[in-house]
Amino acid sequence: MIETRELTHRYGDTVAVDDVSLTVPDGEFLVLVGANGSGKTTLVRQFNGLLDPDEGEVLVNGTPVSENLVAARTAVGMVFQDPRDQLVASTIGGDVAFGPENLGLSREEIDRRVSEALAAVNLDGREDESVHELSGGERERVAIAGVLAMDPDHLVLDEPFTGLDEPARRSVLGRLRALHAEGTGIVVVTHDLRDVLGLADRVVAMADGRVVVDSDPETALAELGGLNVRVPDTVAVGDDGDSGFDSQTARTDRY
Ligand SMILES: Nc1ncnc2c1ncn2[C@@H]1O[C@H](COP(=O)(O)OP(=O)(O)OP(=O)(O)O)[C@@H](O)[C@H]1O
Repeated sequence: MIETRELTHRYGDTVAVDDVSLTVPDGEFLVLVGANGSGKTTLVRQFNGLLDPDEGEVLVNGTPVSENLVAARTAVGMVFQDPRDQLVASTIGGDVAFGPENLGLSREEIDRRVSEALAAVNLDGREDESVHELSGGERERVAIAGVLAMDPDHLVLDEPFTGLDEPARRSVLGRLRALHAEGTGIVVVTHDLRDVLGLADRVVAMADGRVVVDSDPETALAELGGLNVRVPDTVAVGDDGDSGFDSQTARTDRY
């Protein structure tokens, strides 16, 4: 479980996250949306201590992140917007092994975790391939595998679909669906609800550093429509494809 308590983070005079208290239970698929600059990335980076709060605190599984950074980083795995920034070794297997190696696990345990993580993203048997020759979607999946090899309780992905073509997007979505079904908590930061709405247990929207919507996907859609945030032109909700939005008031497909 991730808990933020009255969390505030500033960059100089800019209050990027403003008094946010949020609880993310184990196993939940949470989608975090909001306008550009609303504070989404700043919020999730504090989930595992990549950024420190100016006020308030974050607890992971009941322990303050400030007291046990390793536990927080192990429990909350983060995949960034451009996974190229995240690949650290030259081969797929080496890259996925990097995290477990830093945990000081046995070679046997590391190899087991690497195999399982690569199987989870459909890259099994490709350990020896160079990461430099991979497509964007494959790199994304290697980055996800690298985080999965840490056996996290929560997988946090910041704009995971940016730059992916349709097959790669489908592939990553399929992996997220399977991981969620197996019990991994998923947090997706995205500007495009169409990608993930059908998978979400909960939608949280931010504006000006604050949480302004926090509800189930269907209710959230109605509430988002009343806010001055940009919404998708078309949003598939459930099976009937009815978003409840008037596409004339839904101005662009970017939040
Ligand atoms: N490193 C930084 N230095 C100064 N200001 C920053 C920095 N990072 C973010 N900000 C500012 O903090 C606010 C929140 O930014 P943040 O990136 O968290 O929002 P976001 O919702 O993730 O935006 P986007 O959808 O554009 O990625 C914005 O006003 C942004 O300009």
